[in-house]
Amino acid sequence: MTDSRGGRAAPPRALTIAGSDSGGGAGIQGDLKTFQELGVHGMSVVTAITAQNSLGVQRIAPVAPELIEAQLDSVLGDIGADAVKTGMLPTPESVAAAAAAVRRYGLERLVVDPVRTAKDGRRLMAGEAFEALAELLLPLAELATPNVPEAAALLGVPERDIRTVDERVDAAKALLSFGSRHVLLKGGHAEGDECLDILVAASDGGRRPALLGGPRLARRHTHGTGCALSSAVCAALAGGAAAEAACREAKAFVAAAIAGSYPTGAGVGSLRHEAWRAGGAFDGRR
Ligand SMILES: Nc1ncnc2c1ncn2[C@@H]1O[C@H](COP(=O)(O)OP(=O)(O)OP(=O)(O)O)[C@@H](O)[C@H]1O
Ligand SMILES: Cc1ncc(COP(=O)(O)O)c(N)n1
Repeated sequence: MTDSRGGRAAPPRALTIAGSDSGGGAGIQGDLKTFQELGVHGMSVVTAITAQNSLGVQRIAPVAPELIEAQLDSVLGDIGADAVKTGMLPTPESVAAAAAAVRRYGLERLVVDPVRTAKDGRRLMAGEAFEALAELLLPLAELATPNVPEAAALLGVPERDIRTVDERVDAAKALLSFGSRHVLLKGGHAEGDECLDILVAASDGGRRPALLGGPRLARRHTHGTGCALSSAVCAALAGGAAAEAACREAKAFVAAAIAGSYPTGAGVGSLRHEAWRAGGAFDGRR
């Protein structure tokens, strides 16, 4: 297809508002790889610089709120976005800047990944930033993608109370009270042979949950799975998919990337973001 100026028609536009992961597997870097693999034009607003690798997060420097606002205005004032995702928002000010831009530019298709800690347990969002996210950003979201520890923190209950499928369905429903139109409660941190994500919609009060199942893959190198999932949903939403279809496609994308994951450094290695495009044909060995 060509546009009126004779160029190729532009792909859908997807924006990530997140932290930089110097190791390349999660954060901005993982999100842009995912966007590229899923055929959307990927853009980024960097909220923090992290020094991190396969062993963990060594250092974090939040980006100044004015610089976050400037990036948002540069991108959204000119290029625009068909869908947006947020990841690491290190301070309440960065949350407020993201929420203000979502409102100002009328962005409907927003995925909020309430990233709280990295795999090594290092806190990526301060407590006040997490509270600001619940108050300012979740009410604007088409979809929130908490994992079980994040769901427990939001609901103020112990993680052990969100274990069985029934408990997880109830938790997903309860999370709708924060105002997002859908909640996808991820199952990576749950137990069992199945890796079950649970999607509920505010439109029916969460009464008809969609169960997104799949085998739990025995892989060690899973750095960045949460980032890949939320950016894959964002890419599908940018292309016009409905929320459930976007979540199903994203889950398949992440499963292939985990199946093809590979070691980097001495610790937890990386997803293979290109695995889905390549037909999921990797077996996890280099
Ligand atoms: N071992 C696994 N096998 C198959 N799918 C998995 C596995 N681990 C996670 N997933 C899937 O990956 C996606 C991300 O889930 P997860 O719960 O790991 O997110 P997260 O905790 O935010 O990620 P991270 O640990 O990177 O922060 C979900 O769709 C989940 O079902
Ligand atoms: C900048 C940034 N954002 C998000 C994550 C979470 O990813 P994971 O839990 O897989 O380490 C991360 N490690 N770094």
